Order: sequence, then C-alpha cells, then structure tokens
Amino acid sequence: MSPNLDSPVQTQMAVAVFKTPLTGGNKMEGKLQRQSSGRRVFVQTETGCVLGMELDRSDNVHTVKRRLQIALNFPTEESSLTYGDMVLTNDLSAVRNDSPLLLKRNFMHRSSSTPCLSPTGRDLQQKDRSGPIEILGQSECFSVVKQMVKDIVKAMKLGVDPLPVHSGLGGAYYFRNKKGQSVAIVKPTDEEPFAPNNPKGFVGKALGQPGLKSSVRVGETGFREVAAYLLDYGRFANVPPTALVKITHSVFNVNDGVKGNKAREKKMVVSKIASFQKFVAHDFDASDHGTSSFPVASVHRIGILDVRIFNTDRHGGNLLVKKVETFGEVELIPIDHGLCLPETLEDPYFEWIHWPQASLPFSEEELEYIQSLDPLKDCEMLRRELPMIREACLRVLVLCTVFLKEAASYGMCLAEIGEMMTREFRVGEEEPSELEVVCIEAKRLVTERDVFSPRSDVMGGEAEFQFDLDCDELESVYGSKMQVTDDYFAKNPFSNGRSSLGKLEESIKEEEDEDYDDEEEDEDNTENAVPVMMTMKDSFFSCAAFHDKSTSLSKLSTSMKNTHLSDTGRKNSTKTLTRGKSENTSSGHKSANEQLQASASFVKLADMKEEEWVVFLERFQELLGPAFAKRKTATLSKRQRLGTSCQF
Ligand SMILES: Nc1ncnc2c1ncn2[C@@H]1O[C@H](COP(=O)(O)OP(=O)(O)OP(=O)(O)O)[C@@H](O)[C@H]1O
Repeated sequence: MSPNLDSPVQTQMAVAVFKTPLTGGNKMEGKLQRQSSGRRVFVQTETGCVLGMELDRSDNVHTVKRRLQIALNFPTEESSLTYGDMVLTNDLSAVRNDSPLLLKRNFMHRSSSTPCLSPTGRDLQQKDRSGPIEILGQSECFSVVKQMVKDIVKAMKLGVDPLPVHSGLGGAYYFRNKKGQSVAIVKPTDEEPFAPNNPKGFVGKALGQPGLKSSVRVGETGFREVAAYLLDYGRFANVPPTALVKITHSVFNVNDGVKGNKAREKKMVVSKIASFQKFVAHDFDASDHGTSSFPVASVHRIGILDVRIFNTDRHGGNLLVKKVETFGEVELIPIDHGLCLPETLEDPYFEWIHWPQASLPFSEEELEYIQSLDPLKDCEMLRRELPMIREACLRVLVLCTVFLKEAASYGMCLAEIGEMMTREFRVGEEEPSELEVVCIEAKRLVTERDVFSPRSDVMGGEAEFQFDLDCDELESVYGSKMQVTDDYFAKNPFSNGRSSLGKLEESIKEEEDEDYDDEEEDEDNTENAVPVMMTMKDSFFSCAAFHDKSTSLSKLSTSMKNTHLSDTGRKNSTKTLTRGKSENTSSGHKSANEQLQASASFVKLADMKEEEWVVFLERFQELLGPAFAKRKTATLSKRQRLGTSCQF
C-alpha cells in the first residue's frame, strides 16, 4: 500500500464512492442517522480529505484507523488521530457527537505536494451517510443556519451552483438559493491561506501547522469564525450567524501534487469541513468609505468583541457596511473572525483604534454588557459547542475578557484598551504591548512564588526581570498539555464577573494574610528566608509598598496607582522581536508545535499548570491598576499636547 495520505485525488474518489452527494441527504439516511445511538464524527486528513463516520460503543482509535485505511487506501499505522489538544491513543469516549477529528502523520518531513496515487476502489465498508451539508454542533444558535442549509440544498438539487469568491486569500464560495441569491459564504478549512487546497496559490503547509498568523494553525480558522458568532451574545456586535459544516460539492478546489496548481480537468464531488456564514447584502466595506458615518455604538460593540476575542485581523475589509433607510445611517457587519482567539498573545489588529468613535466613553448599556460577561461561562459554552477548541485559545479569551472588564470599570475607553493591547513597532523591532508587559510581570511573580518560597535555599541575588525567548530550548507551549481539570473553573476566581476593585482588595488582603502566616512560620528560618522585596527590586513595578506586609490597603492602592511602568525597564528587561525574522524563519526541522511556539510570542499562557494559571490571573488582575493609571497619564498628556476634540 502506498503512503498516500496526502493524496487529494483519493479524497475525491473516496467520497464519491461513498455516496452521491446531492442525493445523500435523503430522508432515509437522515432517519438512519437519527436512529443511530452512536456518535457521528468527521475525520479529516492533513490535506483536507473528510470522511463522516458513525461510531459504535465498541469503536476505538484502532478500528477508526482501520476503516479509514480501507476507505481511503492509505496506511494509518504511522498516523495519529487528534481532537483539538488531544491526541487520541485508543479510547474515544471523550469525542463528542459531530466532532471533526484530524488524522495526522507522525513524521514531520511531509510535503503537501505528495504525488497522488489512485485508490484501489475496493469494496468500502464504511458508508458516509451524511447529507450534502451537515451542521457540526447542536446549539440553538444554529437554527437560522439550518433554514439556510435547507434552502441551499433545495437549490443545489435544482442545479444552482455556488459561485467562487474572488477576493480574499482563502477559498470561499457563495452558496445560493433557488432564486440564485447568495445565502451563505462557505470557507473550507483546507482552502485557507497556506492550506493544501488553497485555490489562490497560497499553499505549502499541512493542516495543523502554523498558518498566516503563526498563533493560528492552518485549518483552524473555521471554528474561530463560529466561536466569534457564539460569543456574540444577543448579536450585540452583529456577527452573522455562522456554523461549522461538513459540506459536499464539486465546486470546491483540490490541488494536484504541484504546489498551487489546479489540475482537475473534470470536477469531482468532494467533502470539506468549512465555516458556513450567513451572507449579508452590503454596499461596501469599511476600507472603501469614510468612517465618520459609522455609529458610535456599532464601533464600540465590534471593538468590545474584538478585544474579548483578541482579533488579529480587524482590517477595514472585514467590516461590511450597509446603508440603512434613515438618512446617512449605516449598519456595520463584522466578518472574517478566523484569526481571533490565537493560541498565544501576539499583535492584534484593530482598524477602529484611531477612529474618533473609539475614543468616546462607553455608554451605560455597553458597560453593563461588559460587566455581564463571564469568561467561565464563555469557556464552558465553547467547550460544549466547539469541543475541538484548544485550551490555549480559551486562556486568551479569559485573559482578554478579564482585561476588558477591568479596563472598562477603571474608565478606559475602547481606543485606550486597544492601544494597550497593541505592540509598538520601532525600527523593524516589536516591543511587547502594555497588556503583554503586565502578563510578563504577572508570570514572573508566579514563577518567583515557586522559586523564592520562604524555605527556599536559593538566594537569587539580583532578581532581574527576565524573559527568555529562546524557543528552541523550551518545552513546546502548544504541545504541553495544560492540566485542566474539571474543577479548574470552580476554583478560578475570575469566573464571577465581580467588580475589579473588590477582587483586587480581596486578593491583596489574602496576600497580606498569607504573608503574615509565612512570616510567623519563618521566624526561626530567617537565614533561609528570601526577602520578598528583593525579588521586586528590578521589576518595572518597582513599588515597594506592593509586598510590604505592614502596608494598609488604602496606602497600597494609592502607591500602586503612583507606580510607573518604566519604559526603560520595559526595554531593558524584555527582548524585542523582529517581525520579519520571527515570521519568516524557516520551519526547518521543527515540529508544528515548535514552529507555533517560535512565533512572535513574548509571553506564553499555555505552558502554565492549572494552579499557576489561577495565581497568574490573580497577579494579572492586581497589576492592571497601575498599568491603567500609567495609560491614563499618557493619554492625558497626549491630549494636552494635541488638544483633540471629537464631535458627532
Ligand atoms: N457574511 C458575508 N456576507 C457577505 N459577504 C461576505 C461575507 N463574508 C465575506 N464576504 C465577502 O467575501 C470576501 C472574502 O471573505 P473573507 O474576508 O472572509 O475571506 P478571507 O479569504 O478570509 O479574506 P482575507 O484574505 O481578507 O482574510 C469579503 O471581502 C466579502 O466581500
């Protein structure tokens, strides 16, 4: 048998043999599916081949691989079946109904241009009974999508073909109703930029490798689009309904062995995992038009979403603009959220950051919405609806939501929040954003808590602020499993959405108590005890009061407000990143995990153990006050210099 896992031709052939797609969604099959007590999964190979299969209770990784081997005619011994962060060894009980699984080859030197070998056409044992468009997920939020699917399937049966979208870097298709009107835009995950079947020449990577943004893997933008929709509670920011689907059609692109070349003479039906988003008729996008007519509320709402999901791709083209009846009014429709929720903090992109609307204060309603956000619930919901989502992405979501809530309750406006999240870029080098600086410091405090425990023998001397970016020597951020247990969030103090000040005071109080206990305990161990102050010495939070046991709460918070985040400290104590270098570095012999990690990351969230992460979040929240104070001072002096005024 040939090692032709990457063969796209097989994909087409295998799926074609399993069923005739346009009739595959018939009533009988739907019925069969519903009657089955088992789960249905969609297995995707690294080159995008998708196969739907029903799992019995007795199924395990071995039996699934065997079926794939028969169906797709490639050896599966040297491959792993992955499910988000999980590499499935044998047991499949964690896999939920309608989940996409990825079959990855174990060796790294693969090429997405492996020559295609013909399938044997042997009698296939596993039938793919799924219909032409299957929604992956059960959320009620998908009811709108269900109706669209029905309309499209009807039109497909009548021969109304989808139309390829020419703009954008990835493969995208407008699927239409029987009147020929666009109903949905479908973006297959294996046609993303750099993915094996990208129709626009941007190919060269296998699914699961770092993509256009190094903190978002190839093939993983689809579920992010869905996450943005699901997180947009009450359609606050107006994200169009979006679902993940398994979709079968001959319009989709499959490249041959030569990079970027399309070589399919005759179109064959092929199944893909794709994002499926409601098509919204619009007049232009935000890059084509002046922004002064954009409603303040719309800008704020989209900005709030972008901050929560750490959107790295909010450029003008990703904001559709629709004229409304009322004179001069427009509606904004945010699209393309495939590059949100990266696996690590990087440089976000917020087009709205310099729009005057973003500098206006949040309204009462917006503040209420922000305060009602609960990152615990968000994570629970996303794990439920999108079980393939990586914990690293959820950590970014939690961090950003906490940041947003704290910032808003401190009185920061959207522009200030966005600026604090954005990196400075000077002479080809990137410096960490203010948000990252706070994270780096919080992480240092967590580390020091471990290293400089009261009984530690280590006398560290200069507790220099260090951040090591030498990626090669570090355990992979993404590979290292975050030991997240079920009760993690029960313990996580950041889940209740309580006001920042209360939380801050509480944790400081706890810290005082803790320190007091430590003090008592260590009275007899003074030789070994490491003075906490020492560890703070060179921190850019060089605020002596911070850990002073005798400091009263009020004194403490005043002194923290007066603390300066020193720019020199920031420069000296953190390494800068050279954008070109970090993004263009050859992947060499590194694994996909290592390559992701080697991306432009100043601070890793995913490598912390559960307990560390909880402590980290506490420290992070405590450190935000001084950071906001510093930003306020900077904004004030800038305003004084420039004398700005915004009028709407
Ligand atoms: N929900 C939608 N409704 C209507 N048109 C849409 C929608 N989503 C996308 N489009 C159109 O399709 C085009 C391509 O979509 P999109 O930007 O999401 O694709 P992409 O390949 O991810 O693009 P990019 O390279 O800019 O990241 C958009 O510029 C827009 O014109």
